[in-house]
Amino acid sequence: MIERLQISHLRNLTQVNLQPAACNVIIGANGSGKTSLLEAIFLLSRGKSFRHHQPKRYIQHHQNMVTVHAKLNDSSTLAIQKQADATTLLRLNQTTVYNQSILTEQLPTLLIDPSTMDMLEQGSASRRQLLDWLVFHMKQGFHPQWVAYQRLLKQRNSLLKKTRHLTQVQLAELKSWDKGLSSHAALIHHYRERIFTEWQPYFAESIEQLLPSYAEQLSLSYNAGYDTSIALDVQLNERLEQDLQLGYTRIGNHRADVHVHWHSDDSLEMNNESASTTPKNDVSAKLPTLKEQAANVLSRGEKKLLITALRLSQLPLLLNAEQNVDSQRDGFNTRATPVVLLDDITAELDNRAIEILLSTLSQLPCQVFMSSLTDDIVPMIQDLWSNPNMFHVKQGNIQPL
Ligand SMILES: Nc1ncnc2c1ncn2[C@@H]1O[C@H](COP(=O)(O)OP(=O)(O)OP(=O)(O)O)[C@@H](O)[C@H]1O
Repeated sequence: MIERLQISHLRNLTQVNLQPAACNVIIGANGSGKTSLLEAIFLLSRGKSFRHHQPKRYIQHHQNMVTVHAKLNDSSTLAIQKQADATTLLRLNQTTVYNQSILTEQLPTLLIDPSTMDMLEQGSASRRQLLDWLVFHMKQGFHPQWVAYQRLLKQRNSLLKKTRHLTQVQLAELKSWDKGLSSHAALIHHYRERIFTEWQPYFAESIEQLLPSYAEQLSLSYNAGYDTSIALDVQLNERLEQDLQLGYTRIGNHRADVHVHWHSDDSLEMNNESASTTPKNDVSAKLPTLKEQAANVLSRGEKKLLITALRLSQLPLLLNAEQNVDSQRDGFNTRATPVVLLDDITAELDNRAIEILLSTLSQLPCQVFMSSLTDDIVPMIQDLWSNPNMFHVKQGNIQPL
């Protein structure tokens, strides 16, 4: 849990020095700096902003760098310094570290914000990241595999981009990369599939709470991004000509996806088996007639609830798993308290949903930072948490209420 937070030169936050509690509410008008505060915590954890990729966008105008520093309740300290050209300095306990994942492990952050509300309609990246957030924190072996896979994929794609006709030497090189990709791919899929299976009952429980009328009709499926019954290098070899024409690699873990399906009640009965064993890895599997992407059926408000359920269901899974597993044996990555960032929740969810979301969070051992335009949610917060911290932000100046 973050006990002290210091921010320098992030957007309109010139100097911030806070002592957060388990629950923190940041109230302020539009443009006051609420989201920037959440952005700072996210930046420290992930090394990037959830709003802009380029640091010069979030570094305060006329400044060279942004700095975020946190002291956690176990006395460890984390810091990030980011310059406009993206040069990054990371420190853990006053020692420079060279991998963002080291800070991510110490400070797992889960973000629920208006921009993630389009996740169902967007490309697969944000849904894949949703699953990978869990896999990263629950399976220590996952991240190195993913980094190695990405490195090989990048090399492969740059070769495919460069030429449409490979020389013998290039072909031999590509085949050796494909072998490497294939072995990383099998492990990445193994980790993802395991965590996906564990996640499903938690998701069902969240849907039961947030969208009870759909409890019987929504299900998740995981698509590995390639046919996992055949080694990836064999499939890459078969598709090489097409990949050369396209200039990139079309199949693999980087194309994995998580889908939310809606099925009508009768289709559930008729297709009970196929509904529960959704097209796991088969990229080309056809969905049954009475089953389709939930995004095509649900209203905008219902989609927001569904996305909230997807996110919210991850926390009890992570926290239960932390308590239950033998961390050495299971290679658990996270021992730290998750930090939940809720940006502008009252704008996205109705009162009933906010109440469910907040009461669920208040029962979990996590730290919450939430922003709100008004103080309407304060009574609810005071009912749920014993000593919440309320802050007011005005033109980048954050004061306790
Ligand atoms: N690089 C920058 N340097 C200085 N100020 C910036 C920079 N980028 C954005 N700002 C300003 O920072 C302010 C804070 O924005 P932020 O998005 O944090 O506000 P907010 O309180 O979350 O607002 P809203 O409720 O409208 O979402 C805005 O007024 C914006 O114009």
